[in-house]
Amino acid sequence: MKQCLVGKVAIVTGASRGIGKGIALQLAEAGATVYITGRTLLPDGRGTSLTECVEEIKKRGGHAIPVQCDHEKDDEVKGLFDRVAREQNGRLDILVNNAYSSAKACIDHIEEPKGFWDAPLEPWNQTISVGVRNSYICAVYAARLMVPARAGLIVNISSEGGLTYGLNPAYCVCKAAMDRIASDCAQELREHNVAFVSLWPGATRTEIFMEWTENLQPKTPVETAFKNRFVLNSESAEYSGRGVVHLATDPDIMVKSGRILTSGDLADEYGFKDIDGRSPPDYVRRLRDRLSMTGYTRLAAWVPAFVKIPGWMLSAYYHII
Ligand SMILES: NC(=O)c1ccc[n+]([C@@H]2O[C@H](COP(=O)([O-])OP(=O)(O)OC[C@H]3O[C@@H](n4cnc5c(N)ncnc54)[C@H](O)[C@@H]3O)[C@@H](O)[C@H]2O)c1
Repeated sequence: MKQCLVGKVAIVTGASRGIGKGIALQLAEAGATVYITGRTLLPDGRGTSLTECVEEIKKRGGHAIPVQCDHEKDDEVKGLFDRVAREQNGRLDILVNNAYSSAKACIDHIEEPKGFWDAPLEPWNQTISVGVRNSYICAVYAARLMVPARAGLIVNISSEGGLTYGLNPAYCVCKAAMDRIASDCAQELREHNVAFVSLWPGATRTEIFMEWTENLQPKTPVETAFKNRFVLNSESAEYSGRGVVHLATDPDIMVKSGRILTSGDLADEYGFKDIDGRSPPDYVRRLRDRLSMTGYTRLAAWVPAFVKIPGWMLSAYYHII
């Protein structure tokens, strides 16, 4: 996929670390000009740095433009899209809505579970403000550039939390909204040939995730299975990025518009692997991986990797339970 995106313009929100950075690296490596956003340009004590991301992209021969933008501030978000329109003659090919606040609150919730009624309200506010409201606003500004061009791809980064309870209610409400924004906006964008999908990465080795799991010492088989699922079998932060590059070059992308896709779905369909050469499990959609994760390892060994759990079945399963 080298240089398949030369001449294309992309925005990745929240790209100073984690999955956003991984996606930016892959888009830039494929030749796109990538605008990357974050609250600060320089390291800010949260382990994030847009300038480091730019340097890494430069080393790989790519081109990134860092933009300081707090996605809780509407004027800064508008400024971002105005700048891209001005500098790129109105061109925008790809928007990745990745910025997400409150990952730390999710981890705190696992380490010290609390009922939502006892938890502070701030993580809810930030989750909805950055994760949902801002993503919708970015989609509005992106669509204003893409619709006249009759081309473009918007990707919302979401997760299985959109379908079932996990981590905390704010997280799941945010992910359900991200999925629904993609599906509903895709309806209105279809006749304009602009695609909008929701992408569910699997467990991913992001900085904050590794910091948390480093000290996990499993004491029971359940805890060991948890650690295996979430750490040993996790995806690199660039795996989803490979998927986005393939989506952006797919001539039949409109067939997928409005759908939820897992990183594993994309790897299976487009035939790519993670940057370390491995094929991470897809616990959501691959029946074999799901069986093995839930302890049915012998049965799992008999199931071919291509057998997928249909979306309607997953949806019915979670809603019945
Ligand atoms: N890590 C995983 O295992 C995993 C799995 C599935 C889905 N996801 C989803 O992927 C997305 C990214 O996750 P991550 O693990 O990389 O998290 P992260 O916290 O490392 O990254 C979030 C990014 O958003 C930025 N950000 C936060 N608030 C911002 C604001 N107000 N303005 C600008 N930027 C802001 C952060 O600086 C950071 O760069 C999230 O939506 C998450 O739910 C993560």
